[in-house]
Amino acid sequence: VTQSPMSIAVNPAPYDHTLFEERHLCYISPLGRGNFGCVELCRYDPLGDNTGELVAVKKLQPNKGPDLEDFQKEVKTLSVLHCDYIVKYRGVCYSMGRLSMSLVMEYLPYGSLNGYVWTNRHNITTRRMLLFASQICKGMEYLQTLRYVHRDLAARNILVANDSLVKIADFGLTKVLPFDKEYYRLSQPGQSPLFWLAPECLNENKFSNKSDVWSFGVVLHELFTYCDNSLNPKRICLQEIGQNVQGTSISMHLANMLANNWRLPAPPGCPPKVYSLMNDCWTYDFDKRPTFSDLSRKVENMIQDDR
Ligand SMILES: N#CCCn1cc(-c2nc(Nc3ccc(C4CCNCC4)cc3)nc3c2CCN3)cn1
Repeated sequence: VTQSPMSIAVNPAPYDHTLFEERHLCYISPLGRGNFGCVELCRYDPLGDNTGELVAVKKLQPNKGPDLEDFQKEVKTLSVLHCDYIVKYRGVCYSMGRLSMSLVMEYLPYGSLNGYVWTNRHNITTRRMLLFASQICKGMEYLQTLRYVHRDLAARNILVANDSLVKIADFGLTKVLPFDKEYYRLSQPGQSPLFWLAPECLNENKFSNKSDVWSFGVVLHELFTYCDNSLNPKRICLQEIGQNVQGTSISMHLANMLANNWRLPAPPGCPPKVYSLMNDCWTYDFDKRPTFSDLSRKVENMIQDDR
């Protein structure tokens, strides 16, 4: 007996949960600016009854900064990262008939770490800061197992999920290491903010897990200054360079200072062991810097000792 066509079960196409329809993405408010896009709070509300979930949507600034191709790399990067200490990818939203796209991510209610620490500076303990630091180390440890270099580790790019959980975000500058080298050489100076960069980045555009460790040291500095803007790395470095900077560029001045062993000063009230950990991260020779697993262990030991 031949089967009638109707009796052959046809599986419906699997529903793609990572595809967000623009018509159901309801704008609520601005959240911040990433490397080359602005981030907005939206509610994805297909039922149209305000029961949909809140999401953070990063829109590509049309013809501003790097193009759609670079943004697609950022989307691709985030979509393969699965770690408790890295902001979660939700999907993409195409508009203008695929000519433009947005990156849809989990919404973290407490915002960026620098704003959070400054706002709560009167009741954040050293212990809690060290907890945040250890979570950033674990996120970075995970990232480097996939041979990614973040290249923009800074307190403004760490987001706060709740009072005891932070996540790494903004993978706009992230690069994957070549299979045969432990560093990534940029063809020309990139957009990474100078004052978080290791000497080999300033001098040779060489980025590696070890230059991310240097930046982590600067994040520790930001944390222990309670992200006080008057003490931020840029302001301290520019004060040291001196206002009337002529001729040699700021990055050359900074590179010379670091070569002469100048470093960011200890934040007021910073525990000596924490400042010594920052200086470990700021070892001039990148081969002698600790790894993120070393740092994870050292910070966790400090948390134990801090009881
Ligand atoms: N990284 C990076 C740089 C780009 N950037 C990313 C986000 C972002 N913000 C949030 N959440 C968020 C942000 C701000 C607030 C408040 C803070 C007080 N003042 C008013 C606003 C609240 C909650 N959740 C996110 C993201 C990306 C993924 N999930 C924002 N800027």
